[in-house]
Amino acid sequence: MLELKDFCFTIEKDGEPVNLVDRVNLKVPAGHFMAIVGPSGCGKTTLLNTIAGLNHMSEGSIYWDGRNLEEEGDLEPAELGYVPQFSIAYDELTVDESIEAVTRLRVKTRDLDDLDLRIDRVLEETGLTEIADRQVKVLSGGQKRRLGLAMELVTDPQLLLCDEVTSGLDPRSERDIVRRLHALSRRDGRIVLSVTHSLAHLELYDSILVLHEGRVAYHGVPEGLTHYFSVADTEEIYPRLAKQPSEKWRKSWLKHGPTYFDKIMRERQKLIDAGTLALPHCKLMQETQEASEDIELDETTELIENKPAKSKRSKRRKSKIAAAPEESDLIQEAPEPIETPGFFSQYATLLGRRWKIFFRDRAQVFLQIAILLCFPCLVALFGPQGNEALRIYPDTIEMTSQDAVRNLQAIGENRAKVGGAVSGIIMFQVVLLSLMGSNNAAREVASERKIFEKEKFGGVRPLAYLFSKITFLSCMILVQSVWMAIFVEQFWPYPEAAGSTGFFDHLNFLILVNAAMTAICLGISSLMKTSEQASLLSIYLVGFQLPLSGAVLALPELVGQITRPFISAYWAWAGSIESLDNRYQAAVKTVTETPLESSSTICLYVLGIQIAVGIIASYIGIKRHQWEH
Ligand SMILES: Nc1ncnc2c1ncn2[C@@H]1O[C@H](COP(=O)(O)OP(=O)(O)OP(=O)(O)O)[C@@H](O)[C@H]1O
Repeated sequence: MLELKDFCFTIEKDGEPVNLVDRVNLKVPAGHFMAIVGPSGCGKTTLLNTIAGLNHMSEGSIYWDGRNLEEEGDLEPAELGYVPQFSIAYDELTVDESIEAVTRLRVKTRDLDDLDLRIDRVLEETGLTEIADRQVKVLSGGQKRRLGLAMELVTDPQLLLCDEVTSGLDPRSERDIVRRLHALSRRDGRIVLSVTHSLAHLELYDSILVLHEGRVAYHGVPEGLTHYFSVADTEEIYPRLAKQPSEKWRKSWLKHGPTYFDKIMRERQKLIDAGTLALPHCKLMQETQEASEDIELDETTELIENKPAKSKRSKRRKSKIAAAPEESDLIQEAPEPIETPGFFSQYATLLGRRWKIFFRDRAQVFLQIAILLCFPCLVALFGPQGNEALRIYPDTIEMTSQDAVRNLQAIGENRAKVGGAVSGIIMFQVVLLSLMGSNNAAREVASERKIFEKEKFGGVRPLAYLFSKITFLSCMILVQSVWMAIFVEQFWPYPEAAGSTGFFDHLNFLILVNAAMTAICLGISSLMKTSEQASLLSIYLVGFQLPLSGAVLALPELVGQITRPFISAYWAWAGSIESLDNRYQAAVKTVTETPLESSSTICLYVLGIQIAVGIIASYIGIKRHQWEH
């Protein structure tokens, strides 16, 4: 039984508290299918979200099977299914793969057979078996809704909440979904609450809850609706509601509610008697216990006297079962409790799914390959300029002779040219890798935020999600940076001192700048509400790298000091220059007025800190509740 007592959800509006859900009192027995209807904006979704725990209840209490959820802890993720209005599947996956991924993320299965059985069962329950191999992107609206439903059924939730799962569907698909929801409420004592705009097929529900401005105006059997509102047709209910204030409707309902609830329970008993509603053992016992809370034990207890009774409570439950043998035929075994898989299992599933989605998205693969091949080519074009030999001063220079002055001038020009080319090539590599980093991560979380919020709600650990992203992006970073360094090396051998590790130090900085930009953009992607915002901010960030690095034009000293800590490109550029042969370093310093960091270790640390900041920001953003309906 789900029970709400004086249940409220309040927000602050212009400094005043406003109850979007106002003192809702409601009892929904096990094995029940209830519609939540009401005019647009009356608080249907808000009520559903507050029951689900997505909105924090402001006042009142919520009980599940007699357990006060505020005091004794929320429902486990597996006990609750929430089917939102939006699609929670990835377009690139098939129906079967989508269900498999969500099962692996939410259910600790015994073995592969157990996994397959579970997937086959939900495919069958939602009528998706025939199209299990079809990609999500080609599904119709109704099929997508059924897939959303299937993805919630993998845990066998005892409470299934559906938010407008029939909106926008043609009448046939709508009826099909309502029928399926109805059938689902007949299994394992599951409660199904469905928010709907449609007043069609109301006869398929066990009860209808009519909300008006967040308040209950009616909760009873469908047949009682028109009578209660004194209208000829259900279509007239909303205009009728508008005729008096919602508080009046609420008060009037407080008077009539108990009678209508009795009717709900009588109808339910008929279903049980007719054998169309089966309840699991534990549910039946729970309800029996609730119903007989105030009744003293009677002589029927003797019927079970020979069995060891653990408590007075359990004696009562058993007595009821023993006294009603005709019901026991309908009793089902309680489903096994579902355990959420561990961190590594979720991580592996998320990572495997990410790679699958990546390779299925041809446009994305094409773009990545094009970037991977073209960007190093662009840098290589400047190789010949950087390859020009650095002239050295002759041992003896006669400063007084005209030739010597000319020689000195030519050497100076050569140093400026080579220094400029070397500095430019390094900065070009750094900026292009920054751009790749931003392209890697800017949309990574923001574009799938809704799906992730849903999965997080279903028990997926934010840390497992973050690590799967870090692993995926690390592979991209390594491939891009190593390929950039090796490819460019063929056209412009890195001018390192003989016997030094200059090239590898440079490679390190290329990897780090890509990683820093990827991590920061991943942070942006996790913190922003939309992928458009995240992309825009990431592009600005990359756009500012070159001008603010000081590689082209020196910044005013104060501006440089303030901005430098945030400019990854500066640290990778300065660090790479530090790993050049001394003569090339000196040549670069002749063309740049920007003070270069003289310790490559500090450059490494700063980039490391930027990566850490990006990852922490990502974790905060990923963990933060960003559910929007
Ligand atoms: N977190 C919130 N903060 C402020 N206002 C909110 C919040 N959640 C909902 N609302 C407002 O509460 C009202 C009820 O919204 P809700 O989405 O629950 O209505 P609904 O009955 O589901 O509407 P519809 O049928 O149009 O989907 C709306 O005016 C909405 O803007």
